[in-house]
Amino acid sequence: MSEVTVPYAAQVRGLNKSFGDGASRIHVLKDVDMEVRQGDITMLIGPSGCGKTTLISILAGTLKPDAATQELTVLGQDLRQMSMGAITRFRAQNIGFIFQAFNLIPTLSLAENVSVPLLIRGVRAGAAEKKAREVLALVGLGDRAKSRPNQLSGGQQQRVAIARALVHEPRLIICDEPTAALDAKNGQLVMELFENVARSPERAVLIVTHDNRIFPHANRIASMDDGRIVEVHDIDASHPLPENLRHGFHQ
Ligand SMILES: Nc1ncnc2c1ncn2[C@@H]1O[C@H](COP(=O)(O)OP(=O)(O)OP(=O)(O)O)[C@@H](O)[C@H]1O
Repeated sequence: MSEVTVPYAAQVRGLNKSFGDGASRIHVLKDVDMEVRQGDITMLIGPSGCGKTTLISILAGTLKPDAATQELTVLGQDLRQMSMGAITRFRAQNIGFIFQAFNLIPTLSLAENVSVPLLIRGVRAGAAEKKAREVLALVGLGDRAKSRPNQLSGGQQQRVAIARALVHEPRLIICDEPTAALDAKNGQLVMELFENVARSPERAVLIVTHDNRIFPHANRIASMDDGRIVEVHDIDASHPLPENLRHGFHQ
Protein backbone atom coordinates (compact mmCIF):
# COMPACT_ATOMS: atom_id res chain seq x y z
CA MET A 1 0.00 0.00 0.00
CA SER A 2 1.39 3.44 -0.91
CA GLU A 3 2.38 5.81 1.90
CA VAL A 4 0.01 8.78 2.03
CA THR A 5 0.57 11.89 4.09
CA VAL A 6 -2.48 12.53 6.24
CA PRO A 7 -3.05 15.17 8.90
CA TYR A 8 -4.73 12.71 11.23
CA ALA A 9 -3.95 9.09 11.92
CA ALA A 10 -7.69 8.61 12.38
CA GLN A 11 -10.77 10.75 11.99
CA VAL A 12 -14.36 9.79 12.75
CA ARG A 13 -17.53 11.82 12.33
CA GLY A 14 -21.02 10.79 13.34
CA LEU A 15 -19.82 7.29 14.21
CA ASN A 16 -22.59 4.97 15.37
CA LYS A 17 -22.51 1.38 16.53
CA SER A 18 -25.36 -0.83 17.73
CA PHE A 19 -25.42 -4.46 18.76
CA GLY A 20 -28.39 -6.82 18.43
CA ASP A 21 -31.75 -6.51 16.69
CA GLY A 22 -35.26 -5.41 17.46
CA ALA A 23 -36.11 -5.03 21.15
CA SER A 24 -32.66 -6.28 22.25
CA ARG A 25 -30.79 -3.74 20.11
CA ILE A 26 -28.43 -1.52 22.10
CA HIS A 27 -27.00 1.69 20.69
CA VAL A 28 -23.44 1.76 22.08
CA LEU A 29 -21.70 4.56 20.11
CA LYS A 30 -23.80 7.65 19.51
CA ASP A 31 -22.59 10.10 16.87
CA VAL A 32 -18.97 10.00 18.02
CA ASP A 33 -16.65 12.65 16.58
CA MET A 34 -12.95 12.17 17.23
CA GLU A 35 -9.50 12.76 15.78
CA VAL A 36 -6.29 10.96 16.56
CA ARG A 37 -3.44 13.27 15.59
CA GLN A 38 -0.16 12.04 14.22
CA GLY A 39 2.70 12.58 16.64
CA ASP A 40 0.41 12.24 19.65
CA ILE A 41 -0.27 9.79 22.39
CA THR A 42 -4.06 10.03 22.66
CA MET A 43 -5.75 8.47 25.67
CA LEU A 44 -9.40 7.47 25.81
CA ILE A 45 -10.90 7.28 29.27
CA GLY A 46 -14.38 6.74 30.67
CA PRO A 47 -16.46 4.48 32.87
CA SER A 48 -16.82 0.77 32.29
CA GLY A 49 -19.25 -0.02 29.50
CA CYS A 50 -19.24 3.48 27.94
CA GLY A 51 -17.97 2.14 24.59
CA LYS A 52 -14.19 2.59 24.61
CA THR A 53 -13.29 -0.91 23.42
CA THR A 54 -16.05 -0.78 20.81
CA LEU A 55 -14.64 2.50 19.46
CA ILE A 56 -11.03 1.30 19.20
CA SER A 57 -12.16 -2.00 17.67
CA ILE A 58 -13.90 -0.03 14.90
CA LEU A 59 -10.77 2.10 14.38
CA ALA A 60 -8.68 -1.07 14.17
CA GLY A 61 -11.16 -2.54 11.68
CA THR A 62 -12.12 -5.57 13.76
CA LEU A 63 -15.71 -4.31 14.07
CA LYS A 64 -17.90 -2.65 11.43
CA PRO A 65 -19.74 0.57 12.34
CA ASP A 66 -23.44 1.08 11.64
CA ALA A 67 -24.32 2.28 8.14
CA ALA A 68 -25.39 5.58 9.75
CA THR A 69 -21.76 6.69 10.13
CA GLN A 70 -20.56 9.80 8.32
CA GLU A 71 -16.80 9.30 8.34
CA LEU A 72 -14.34 6.59 9.39
CA THR A 73 -10.90 7.41 8.01
CA VAL A 74 -7.84 5.59 9.29
CA LEU A 75 -4.41 6.45 7.85
CA GLY A 76 -6.11 8.04 4.87
CA GLN A 77 -8.31 5.01 4.10
CA ASP A 78 -12.11 5.09 4.29
CA LEU A 79 -12.74 1.86 6.22
CA ARG A 80 -16.48 2.07 5.47
CA GLN A 81 -15.76 1.36 1.80
CA MET A 82 -13.40 -1.58 2.39
CA SER A 83 -14.23 -5.29 2.57
CA MET A 84 -13.31 -7.15 5.79
CA GLY A 85 -10.56 -8.94 3.79
CA ALA A 86 -9.07 -5.64 2.62
CA ILE A 87 -9.29 -4.24 6.15
CA THR A 88 -7.50 -7.31 7.54
CA ARG A 89 -4.63 -6.78 5.07
CA PHE A 90 -4.58 -3.04 5.84
CA ARG A 91 -4.44 -3.76 9.59
CA ALA A 92 -1.60 -6.26 9.19
CA GLN A 93 0.44 -3.62 7.35
CA ASN A 94 -0.34 -0.53 9.35
CA ILE A 95 -1.81 -1.13 12.80
CA GLY A 96 -0.39 -2.61 15.99
CA PHE A 97 -3.30 -3.70 18.16
CA ILE A 98 -2.81 -4.67 21.78
CA PHE A 99 -5.82 -6.49 23.15
CA GLN A 100 -6.94 -6.55 26.79
CA ALA A 101 -6.49 -10.33 26.60
CA PHE A 102 -2.96 -10.71 25.30
CA ASN A 103 -3.87 -13.30 22.62
CA LEU A 104 -0.43 -14.91 22.61
CA ILE A 105 -0.11 -18.29 20.88
CA PRO A 106 0.65 -20.81 23.67
CA THR A 107 2.55 -23.30 21.52
CA LEU A 108 5.03 -20.71 20.21
CA SER A 109 8.06 -19.25 21.97
CA LEU A 110 8.06 -15.56 22.81
CA ALA A 111 10.37 -14.81 19.86
CA GLU A 112 8.05 -16.74 17.54
CA ASN A 113 4.97 -14.95 18.92
CA VAL A 114 6.57 -11.55 18.37
CA SER A 115 7.70 -12.60 14.85
CA VAL A 116 4.13 -13.22 13.66
CA PRO A 117 3.37 -9.70 12.30
CA LEU A 118 6.64 -9.79 10.34
CA LEU A 119 5.96 -13.27 8.91
CA ILE A 120 2.51 -12.05 7.80
CA ARG A 121 4.29 -9.24 5.93
CA GLY A 122 6.57 -11.74 4.17
CA VAL A 123 9.75 -11.27 6.22
CA ARG A 124 11.84 -14.48 6.28
CA ALA A 125 11.74 -16.48 9.53
CA GLY A 126 15.39 -15.91 10.51
CA ALA A 127 15.25 -12.15 9.99
CA ALA A 128 11.86 -11.95 11.71
CA GLU A 129 13.12 -13.78 14.78
CA LYS A 130 16.23 -11.58 14.97
CA LYS A 131 14.07 -8.44 14.94
CA ALA A 132 11.65 -10.04 17.44
CA ARG A 133 14.52 -10.66 19.88
CA GLU A 134 15.62 -7.00 19.55
CA VAL A 135 12.12 -5.77 20.42
CA LEU A 136 11.79 -8.27 23.28
CA ALA A 137 15.00 -6.75 24.68
CA LEU A 138 13.40 -3.29 24.48
CA VAL A 139 10.55 -4.47 26.73
CA GLY A 140 13.02 -6.06 29.16
CA LEU A 141 12.52 -9.69 28.06
CA GLY A 142 15.63 -10.23 25.94
CA ASP A 143 16.67 -13.23 28.03
CA ARG A 144 13.26 -14.95 27.74
CA ALA A 145 13.01 -15.27 23.94
CA LYS A 146 12.77 -19.08 24.08
CA SER A 147 10.17 -19.23 26.89
CA ARG A 148 6.51 -20.05 26.24
CA PRO A 149 3.76 -17.61 27.24
CA ASN A 150 2.51 -19.88 30.08
CA GLN A 151 5.92 -19.61 31.75
CA LEU A 152 5.46 -15.86 32.23
CA SER A 153 3.63 -13.62 34.68
CA GLY A 154 0.66 -11.56 33.47
CA GLY A 155 2.82 -8.43 33.30
CA GLN A 156 5.49 -10.23 31.28
CA GLN A 157 2.83 -11.54 28.86
CA GLN A 158 1.54 -8.00 28.50
CA ARG A 159 5.04 -6.84 27.53
CA VAL A 160 5.27 -9.63 24.93
CA ALA A 161 1.94 -8.46 23.47
CA ILE A 162 3.36 -4.93 23.32
CA ALA A 163 6.54 -6.17 21.61
CA ARG A 164 4.38 -7.99 19.05
CA ALA A 165 2.42 -4.79 18.37
CA LEU A 166 5.61 -2.76 17.86
CA VAL A 167 7.76 -5.20 15.89
CA HIS A 168 6.53 -4.30 12.39
CA GLU A 169 6.75 -0.56 13.18
CA PRO A 170 3.07 0.12 12.46
CA ARG A 171 1.91 3.65 11.77
CA LEU A 172 -0.90 3.45 14.32
CA ILE A 173 -0.72 1.62 17.64
CA ILE A 174 -4.05 0.98 19.33
CA CYS A 175 -4.04 -0.50 22.80
CA ASP A 176 -6.61 -1.57 25.36
CA GLU A 177 -5.24 -1.11 28.90
CA PRO A 178 -1.58 -1.72 27.93
CA THR A 179 -0.22 -1.03 31.41
CA ALA A 180 -2.94 -2.64 33.56
CA ALA A 181 -0.76 -5.61 34.59
CA LEU A 182 2.51 -3.69 34.83
CA ASP A 183 4.39 -2.40 37.85
CA ALA A 184 5.58 1.21 37.89
CA LYS A 185 9.00 0.45 36.39
CA ASN A 186 7.67 -1.58 33.46
CA GLY A 187 4.75 0.80 32.95
CA GLN A 188 7.26 3.63 32.57
CA LEU A 189 9.39 1.52 30.19
CA VAL A 190 6.38 0.79 27.98
CA MET A 191 5.22 4.41 27.94
CA GLU A 192 8.72 5.51 26.89
CA LEU A 193 8.52 3.05 23.99
CA PHE A 194 5.15 4.50 22.98
CA GLU A 195 6.59 8.03 23.22
CA ASN A 196 9.40 7.01 20.87
CA VAL A 197 6.82 5.65 18.42
CA ALA A 198 4.70 8.82 18.59
CA ARG A 199 7.79 10.98 17.97
CA SER A 200 8.67 9.07 14.76
CA PRO A 201 7.31 10.62 11.55
CA GLU A 202 3.65 9.91 10.75
CA ARG A 203 2.99 7.70 13.76
CA ALA A 204 0.33 7.81 16.44
CA VAL A 205 -0.59 5.91 19.57
CA LEU A 206 -4.15 5.52 20.89
CA ILE A 207 -4.56 4.05 24.36
CA VAL A 208 -7.69 3.07 26.28
CA THR A 209 -6.82 3.24 29.94
CA HIS A 210 -8.02 3.52 33.51
CA ASP A 211 -4.41 3.83 34.69
CA ASN A 212 -3.95 7.37 36.02
CA ARG A 213 -0.19 6.72 36.42
CA ILE A 214 0.21 7.08 32.65
CA PHE A 215 -1.92 10.21 32.11
CA PRO A 216 1.20 12.46 32.24
CA HIS A 217 2.40 10.76 29.02
CA ALA A 218 -0.69 11.87 27.05
CA ASN A 219 -0.76 14.70 24.51
CA ARG A 220 -4.54 14.47 24.40
CA ILE A 221 -7.08 12.88 26.73
CA ALA A 222 -10.60 12.26 25.41
CA SER A 223 -13.28 11.35 27.97
CA MET A 224 -16.20 9.15 26.96
CA ASP A 225 -19.49 8.67 28.70
CA ASP A 226 -22.51 6.66 27.56
CA GLY A 227 -21.30 6.25 23.98
CA ARG A 228 -20.20 9.85 23.43
CA ILE A 229 -16.97 11.85 23.66
CA VAL A 230 -17.85 14.38 26.35
CA GLU A 231 -14.54 16.22 26.88
CA VAL A 232 -11.18 16.56 25.12
CA HIS A 233 -8.08 17.94 26.86
CA ASP A 234 -5.00 18.82 24.80
CA ILE A 235 -2.00 18.77 27.08
CA ASP A 236 1.15 20.77 26.40
CA ALA A 237 3.49 23.21 28.14
CA SER A 238 0.76 25.86 28.42
CA HIS A 239 -2.06 23.36 29.14
CA PRO A 240 -0.94 21.02 31.92
CA LEU A 241 -2.84 17.93 32.94
CA PRO A 242 -6.15 19.08 34.50
CA GLU A 243 -6.40 18.80 38.29
CA ASN A 244 -9.17 16.15 38.20
CA LEU A 245 -7.03 13.86 36.00
CA ARG A 246 -3.89 14.45 38.03
CA HIS A 247 -5.64 12.76 40.91
CA GLY A 248 -6.73 9.81 38.85
CA PHE A 249 -9.84 8.81 37.06
CA HIS A 250 -12.63 7.67 39.34
CA GLN A 251 -15.53 5.62 38.02
N1 LIG B 1 -20.48 -8.01 20.79
C1 LIG B 1 -21.32 -7.35 21.60
N2 LIG B 1 -22.63 -7.68 21.64
C2 LIG B 1 -23.49 -7.01 22.43
N3 LIG B 1 -23.15 -5.98 23.23
C3 LIG B 1 -21.87 -5.63 23.23
C4 LIG B 1 -20.87 -6.28 22.43
N4 LIG B 1 -19.68 -5.68 22.65
C5 LIG B 1 -19.90 -4.71 23.55
N5 LIG B 1 -21.20 -4.67 23.90
C6 LIG B 1 -21.82 -3.72 24.84
O1 LIG B 1 -21.43 -2.43 24.48
C7 LIG B 1 -21.22 -1.62 25.62
C8 LIG B 1 -19.85 -0.99 25.57
O2 LIG B 1 -18.86 -2.02 25.72
P1 LIG B 1 -17.30 -1.68 25.62
O3 LIG B 1 -16.58 -2.98 25.83
O4 LIG B 1 -17.02 -0.92 24.40
O5 LIG B 1 -17.12 -0.75 26.91
P2 LIG B 1 -15.78 -0.20 27.59
O6 LIG B 1 -15.97 1.26 27.78
O7 LIG B 1 -14.59 -0.64 26.80
O8 LIG B 1 -15.82 -0.94 29.01
P3 LIG B 1 -14.61 -1.45 29.96
O9 LIG B 1 -13.90 -0.23 30.47
O10 LIG B 1 -15.33 -2.19 31.03
O11 LIG B 1 -13.71 -2.34 29.13
C9 LIG B 1 -21.46 -2.52 26.84
O12 LIG B 1 -22.79 -2.29 27.28
C10 LIG B 1 -21.31 -3.90 26.27
O13 LIG B 1 -22.10 -4.82 26.98
